[in-house]
Amino acid sequence: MALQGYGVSAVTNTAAVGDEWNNGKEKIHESDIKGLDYLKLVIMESLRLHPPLPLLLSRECRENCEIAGYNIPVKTKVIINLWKIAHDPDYWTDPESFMPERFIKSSVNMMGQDFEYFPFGSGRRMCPGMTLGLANVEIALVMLLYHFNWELPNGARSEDLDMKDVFGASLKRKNPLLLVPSLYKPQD
Ligand code: HEM
Repeated sequence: MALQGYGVSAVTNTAAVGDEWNNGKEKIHESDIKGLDYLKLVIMESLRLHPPLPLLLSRECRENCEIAGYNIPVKTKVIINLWKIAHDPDYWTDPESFMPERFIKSSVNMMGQDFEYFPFGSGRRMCPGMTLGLANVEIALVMLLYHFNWELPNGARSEDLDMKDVFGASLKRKNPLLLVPSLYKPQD
């Protein structure tokens, strides 16, 4: 199944890397995680830090309701800031850090039931193209990683990479990503 590994099943029986994401209960090395499982964690973490549709589709309130002490009248347009939720330190340890391992042993997945992480939205208007979208990201990444080695130009380090986003209906990089590929020839 296409969603296997996206916090749904495949990696959930693996022990956690590091302490803080698993309350220090178990500790393993990154090398213990198989390549494609790790790639899925990388995709999950990328969608957390840089959700392509950061404000989802707007909703309209069908009845008066009260949320966290605020009265929300019927017909109110509600915009959900998914980006903000996915960067919220109340829900994420060290939220600005790129840590794919945080999803190991976590019960959080992309199915729209976990309201700290729902890059494809939730409910009736949830993205119908989720599996196709994920498959496309996966296949492109796998091909690029299999056939090329990748380096930053001019000896730059990964810490120097500018990962700032520009907001809009869809999220984009503020500055283009510049990488230098070289052909990788696997031994026969
Ligand atoms: C990684 C890729 C993708 C991401 C992150 C993504 C994300 C989203 C999000 C967040 C929404 C709004 C959901 C909500 O408000 O609850 C949405 C809606 C939608 N997406 Fe995607 N999407 C992706 C790929 C695709 C693909 C490949 C298709 C079609 C082939 C697609 C078709 C749609 C459509 C038609 C809607 C509107 C659904 C509605 O209004 O009921 N998406 N998507």
